[in-house]
Amino acid sequence: MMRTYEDMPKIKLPHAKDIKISDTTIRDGCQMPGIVMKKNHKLKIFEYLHDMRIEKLETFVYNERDKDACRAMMDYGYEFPEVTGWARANPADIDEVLKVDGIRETGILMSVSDSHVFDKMGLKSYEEAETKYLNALQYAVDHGLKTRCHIEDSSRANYDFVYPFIEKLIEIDPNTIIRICDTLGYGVPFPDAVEPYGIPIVVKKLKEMGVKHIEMHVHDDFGISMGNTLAGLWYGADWASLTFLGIGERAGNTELEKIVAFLITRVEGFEDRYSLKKVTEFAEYMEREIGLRVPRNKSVVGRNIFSHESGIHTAGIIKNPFTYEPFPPELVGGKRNLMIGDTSGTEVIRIKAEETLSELLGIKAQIEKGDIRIKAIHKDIQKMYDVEDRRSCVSDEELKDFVRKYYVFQVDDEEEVLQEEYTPVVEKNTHIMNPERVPLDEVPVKKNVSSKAEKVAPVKKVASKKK
Ligand SMILES: CC(=O)SCCNC(=O)CCNC(=O)[C@H](O)C(C)(C)COP(=O)(O)OP(=O)(O)OC[C@H]1O[C@@H](n2cnc3c(N)ncnc32)[C@H](O)[C@@H]1OP(=O)(O)O
Ligand SMILES: O=C(O)CCC(=O)C(=O)O
Repeated sequence: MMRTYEDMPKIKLPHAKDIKISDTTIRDGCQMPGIVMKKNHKLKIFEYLHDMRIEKLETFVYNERDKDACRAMMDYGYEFPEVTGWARANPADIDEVLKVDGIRETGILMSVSDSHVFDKMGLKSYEEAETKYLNALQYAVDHGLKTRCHIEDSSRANYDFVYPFIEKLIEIDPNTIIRICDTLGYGVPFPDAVEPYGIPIVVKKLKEMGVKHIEMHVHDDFGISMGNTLAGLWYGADWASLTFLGIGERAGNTELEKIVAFLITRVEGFEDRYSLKKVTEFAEYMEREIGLRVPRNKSVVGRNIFSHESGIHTAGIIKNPFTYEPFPPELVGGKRNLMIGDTSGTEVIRIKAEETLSELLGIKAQIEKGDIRIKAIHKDIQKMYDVEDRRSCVSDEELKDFVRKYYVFQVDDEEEVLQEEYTPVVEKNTHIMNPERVPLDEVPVKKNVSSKAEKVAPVKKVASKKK
């Protein structure tokens, strides 16, 4: 049986225990036009990453603002995320990293595609590029830094150049991390796709060459960055470079929260490695303080991902949330939300009306699934969507009005108010304004209602009242 999250078989990711995460929200994320992170923002993000138990992050150190934030992060004294630097392939950039006490590792940008080597950098040959990059790596190693070689635009590069070049990199630093940069998102996750695009084949070949550490840094220009990152991890990469909410250049990077959610819910051995408890709060922080807009249907953190409206879904969710939720909301600090809208059926109306009635009466009310008043409310709601240009769901206030209309009566000592069981009494105004909305054929309505004393009471089993 597969009826709970625990019942689901986990994916056995080869080398799962070696996989680690390197965050680049503060580096690549900051490159996104319109994003400006002040020191306090970077520190807050650092804290959230710590809460998530992310192993590493990278940051620029080009100016005093960056350096200051970097030092402040290290002042927390946290074991993780380790704060690492970023440099272009030249000694001057590496010197900037070395100026920040406490940084023990740096990434080095090594651009390898033809347009990058010959156009962007104006170099004359692959050999010239290779020499520049090998020298930069040697310089970092000589100065005691751990290194990452960022093989920029490698999914659009000539592998007759790239593979022999990487061989030379690992000769200089056998422990260096080779970061495969799918800079324009050209990579594909298909097992038989060849270089430069085929992520599985490139990763497998690097492993065969003796590369110890491989990192995936994937952009989302074609919307398949998740697939490419996971393909890299599946075939032997041990690091994933990610940004929170996928912020970054153009279409952004692979989302940190998506990879973490995938690993901890779907992959064997990751249950307690990372935490997503504060990730919803983190997303709200980014919206509020950094000015991002998180789409409501965004995986893991979108405000709609545990909101359910349609009849079949809500009826399933009410019985067992596993039917239509990929993981429990608590996992990400989220909240389930049952909504009533144009695609809702009666079960969600029943359950919400029950809650509303309980709240109105201050007791635990119960409404049966077949209750004709629920059908009446459903009909009223359908009419609302028939005749009005309405997009929003039914609000709590509107539902309260419906519940009052069908379940609550007004007491008037001078008049006969109720005559029979289940007789709803509509408030005067509602009745006058919407006579056709009261399903007179199905639900008997007492017309002669005074608007005097207003009290609420359940109509179930209410005795006749005499003058
Ligand atoms: C794909 C990526 O995300 S790469 C990271 C992109 N991020 C950033 O650029 C943000 C940080 N950048 C900066 O602060 C600045 O660009 C700096 C400090 C790095 C350099 O500033 P400037 O010296 O004014 O150079 P500018 O920004 O105009 O141009 C970039 C330079 O980097 C060089 N460059 C590009 N790739 C590399 C590389 N792999 N190794 C060495 N130099 C490189 C370019 O050739 C260009 O130099 P050139 O004009 O002499 O040809
Ligand atoms: O530092 C890197 O990861 C390389 C530059 C980059 O961000 C990329 O290739 O997308």
